[in-house]
Amino acid sequence: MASVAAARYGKDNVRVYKVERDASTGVQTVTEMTVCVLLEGAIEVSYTKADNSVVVATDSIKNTIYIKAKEYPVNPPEVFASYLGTHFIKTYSHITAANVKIVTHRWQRMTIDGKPHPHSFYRDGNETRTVEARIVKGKGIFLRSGINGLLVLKSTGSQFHGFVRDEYTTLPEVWDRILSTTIDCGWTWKTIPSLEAAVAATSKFNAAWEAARSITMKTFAEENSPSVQNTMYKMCGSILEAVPEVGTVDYKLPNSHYFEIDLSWHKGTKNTGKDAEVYAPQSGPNGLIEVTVARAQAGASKL
Ligand SMILES: O=c1[nH]c(=O)c2[nH]c(=O)[nH]c2[nH]1
Repeated sequence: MASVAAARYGKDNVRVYKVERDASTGVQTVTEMTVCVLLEGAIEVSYTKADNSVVVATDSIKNTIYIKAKEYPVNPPEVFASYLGTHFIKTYSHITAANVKIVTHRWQRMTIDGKPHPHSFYRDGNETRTVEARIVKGKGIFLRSGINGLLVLKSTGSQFHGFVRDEYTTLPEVWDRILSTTIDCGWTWKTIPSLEAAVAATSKFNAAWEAARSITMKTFAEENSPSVQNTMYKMCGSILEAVPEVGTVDYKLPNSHYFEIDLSWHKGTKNTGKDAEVYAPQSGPNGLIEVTVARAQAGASKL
């Protein structure tokens, strides 16, 4: 006999745009998001017995996202995700958990003749702000906030040496290299007991995002990096220090390689080592380095 081991369903890729108009100044502020809501609960019979009486249609889930975006502020996204998820577990007695993912896309205000424009914006890159929220009946709100798709490069101030050398190794040790990666960073919040507590924490969410973003860039820029591993670990430590409400910080960083090109075949042109100026950016393969860092437990044994 087969039985359902796990199930969730809902609507993905719900694109939402919201404008706020300040009537007194004429300044408008825009938010564009892509939302996913997946519900869990006593829904097995919809799979096993074709009993749709337990199904809140995914079309209704999409409609609810629009209505809640109208009723509540969509910023910070952590609070909007909490409103949205709480709605589903409060409204439907058989729904026990709502998983809400919000990806917020960048619209930067234009500066025209040195002044912020009241209603014109531009996309300054593929960077997004993300929130994954799990709202569980009787247990609280579990949040992971993040930054995704922030592409960074430094042209010096990075090294990589001292790694394993054996019969598989061709990579030379380097004391000066290009370092480029696309930031995928997340931070999980200590469990938030209720919607009210999430609303009360409103200002902390933007402050944490600002801190994570500036720590990531400052550490990347200023540190003479011995490896991606060590640099990302330092970033995690600084974020944990800056935001006491955060329990863990994680990074997933591709190492996007830029290879030197030997041009000596052309009139003895010098383009390697200290003479390297023209490089070949690689689209793949790339390194991929991941870490999750938690606060050290007092009295925990050292491995
Ligand atoms: O920072 C790095 N970490 C690695 O693990 C690694 N491996 C590699 O080939 N280059 C690099 N760079």
